[in-house]
Amino acid sequence: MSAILPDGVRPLERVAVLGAGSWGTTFAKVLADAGTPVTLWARRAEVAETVTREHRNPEYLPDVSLPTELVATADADEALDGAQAVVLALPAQKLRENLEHWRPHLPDGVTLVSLAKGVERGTLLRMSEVICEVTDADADRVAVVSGPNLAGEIAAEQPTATVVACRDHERAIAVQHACSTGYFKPYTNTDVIGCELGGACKNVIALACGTAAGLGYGDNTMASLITRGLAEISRLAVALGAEQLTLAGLAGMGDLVATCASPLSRNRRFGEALGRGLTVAEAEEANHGQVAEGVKSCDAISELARRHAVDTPIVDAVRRVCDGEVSAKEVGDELINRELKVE
Ligand SMILES: NC(=O)C1=CN([C@@H]2O[C@H](COP(=O)(O)OP(=O)(O)OC[C@H]3O[C@@H](n4cnc5c(N)ncnc54)[C@H](O)[C@@H]3O)[C@@H](O)[C@H]2O)C=CC1
Ligand SMILES: O=C(CO)COP(=O)(O)O
Repeated sequence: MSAILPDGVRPLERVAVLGAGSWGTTFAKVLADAGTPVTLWARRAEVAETVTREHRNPEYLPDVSLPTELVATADADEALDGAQAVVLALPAQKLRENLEHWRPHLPDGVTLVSLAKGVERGTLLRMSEVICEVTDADADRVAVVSGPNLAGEIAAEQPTATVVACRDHERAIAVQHACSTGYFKPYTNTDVIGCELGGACKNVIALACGTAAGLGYGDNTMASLITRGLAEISRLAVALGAEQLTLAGLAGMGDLVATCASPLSRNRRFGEALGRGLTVAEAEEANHGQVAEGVKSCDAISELARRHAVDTPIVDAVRRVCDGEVSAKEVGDELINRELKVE
């Protein structure tokens, strides 16, 4: 752990990371590299075994050597034992069912940290809200980590920054210190709503950017989608109680740019496949079973915007493509030909 903690903030002596996909494994590596004792829970015993014994997770991070101190288990109770923070690193739509199962084993007063970037289908809840609903935890106990954090680059120790957001700033600082390394620089914020919506919505805009690329469009189109995408993310987030400034920061603009531009982004790649004419099912197969959260969350985000009377034309267009209502080409033309609006 890096710098001295401010008065009154206690270091996290043990952290459990539940979910050993790309981001869960990478975040566990970051914690271990920061000197924080960490246990990673993997759904499959063979993945846990390979992480602990061979220090690798070949399915998700094929070229990465994991720290030797990082231990993994397929037994969630074992991972949770003595944890002062529990990091939830599952796809957004799978969080509730798993958390219901883990709830009786969560240590009292533990800080619950969400890494997922999505909005729950049906309930339209953000991940921190799902966590509070399932565990009965006060919102002050729930933190989120969100920023321009493509797992593959971080696992390769390329420098980046992120945001740890929690209504209880001291908890945010404790998590910040637990995951500060030479290559991973967390800032803190108390705007959980802005950070979560920035992370969830940028996936949908990355799908739009990928689709445009798949259709053969260039950088002007990308820049237009990113800029207009940020405008609609900000409108929605502010309508739901976020601070505008959060959306101009790492968890808003920063993550949006990284995800929309990167060939590593699963959402952007998924969009490219749609733009090339693949169906949603074919694009899913091409993504090798890895999650493209924007596909799963776009209907919930679009509905959230409708309920709050917020105009989100790009999100709505992506939703219609993902639901198979229109082709990517048709919706692209529609967006460009939309009546010009005076702002
Ligand atoms: N990969 C990345 O670069 C980043 C991902 N995130 C977010 O983190 C969350 C997790 O993403 P990744 O780790 O990348 O996903 P992933 O697709 O790489 O891995 C998902 C993990 O969840 C497990 N899983 C899948 N279905 C499950 C179920 N029904 N029950 C229990 N476990 C299940 C899988 O076995 C796997 O370990 C997503 O919301 C994503 O948007 C956030 C920042 C960066
Ligand atoms: O959230 C991410 C980067 O910050 C990861 O994006 P993808 O899920 O599109 O790969």
